[in-house]
Amino acid sequence: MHGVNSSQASAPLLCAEGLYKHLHQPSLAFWRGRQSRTILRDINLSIRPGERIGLAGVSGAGKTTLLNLLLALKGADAGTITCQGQPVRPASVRALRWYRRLVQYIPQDPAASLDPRMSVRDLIREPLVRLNVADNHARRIDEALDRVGLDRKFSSARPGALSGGQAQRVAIARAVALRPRLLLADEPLSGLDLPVRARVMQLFDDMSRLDGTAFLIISHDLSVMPRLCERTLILHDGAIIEDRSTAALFDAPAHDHTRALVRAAHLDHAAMTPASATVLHPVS
Ligand SMILES: Nc1ncnc2c1ncn2[C@@H]1O[C@H](COP(=O)(O)OP(=O)(O)OP(=O)(O)O)[C@@H](O)[C@H]1O
Repeated sequence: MHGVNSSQASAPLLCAEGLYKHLHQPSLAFWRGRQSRTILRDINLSIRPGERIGLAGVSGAGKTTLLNLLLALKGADAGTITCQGQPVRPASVRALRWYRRLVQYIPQDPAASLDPRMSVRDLIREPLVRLNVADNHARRIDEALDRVGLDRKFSSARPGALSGGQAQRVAIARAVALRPRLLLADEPLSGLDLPVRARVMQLFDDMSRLDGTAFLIISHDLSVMPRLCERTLILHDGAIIEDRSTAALFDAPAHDHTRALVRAAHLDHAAMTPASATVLHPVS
């Protein structure tokens, strides 16, 4: 049985209700003063343990802005975010420790996010120390390396000595070592070659099925969603225009905008796949 089926009855881990974000910019016409533009409107989202949800949208749709709100890096102008029933909003590092232990982020460009002076082992240890995790750090580090399939011989290597795929796995290991309940992953497969992609997908599968870790996977590319996510949200011009099972979304997109994204995903997929296997198979 898939993890999400058993988790559907459980309480949401993260809830966003009625989120709005406005951007205030000086007008080019000085007599008009500052102009306000709404970049997120009425965002409602709930993520349950073990769920893997995709958030797709073209460039400028508002994905990064929403990610920043969910990570409590920025505050919403209206609406609320709660995690396990507790309010989430920007606060001091100390006040947000509980949230950072539960909700972790995998950045889009892992190589750039890793301090080049630190060893792999120290890079994985750093969040455990910063977030005051009271456990055997050496064991957690080894466990995380094993989990992402990175040989322990790499633990003394510096990021400069790693390939892009290995750096991606170190970035994931940093998050995994905290045993988070939710991972927010920004374009987690971009720039990875096919074997490493398969490995990362398998890891996400295992974490959601075996540990009940939830995922919000952000991508401008819809073609990654059928394999990774059972539910997909489409963000368009700051609003969620679809929130459905990925299979239903691919079978019968409700909006013209989604239809165009699905068409593009099929073209991308066909370009990357042998001719005998050009049909996208949404997860059931
Ligand atoms: N600091 C800012 N100054 C000006 N405009 C901004 C700023 N932050 C966001 N925006 C605008 O808000 C909208 C949403 O941007 P956002 O970066 O969230 O989109 P996105 O979906 O993440 O795009 P991408 O995939 O290109 O990163 C865009 O129109 C963007 O130009």
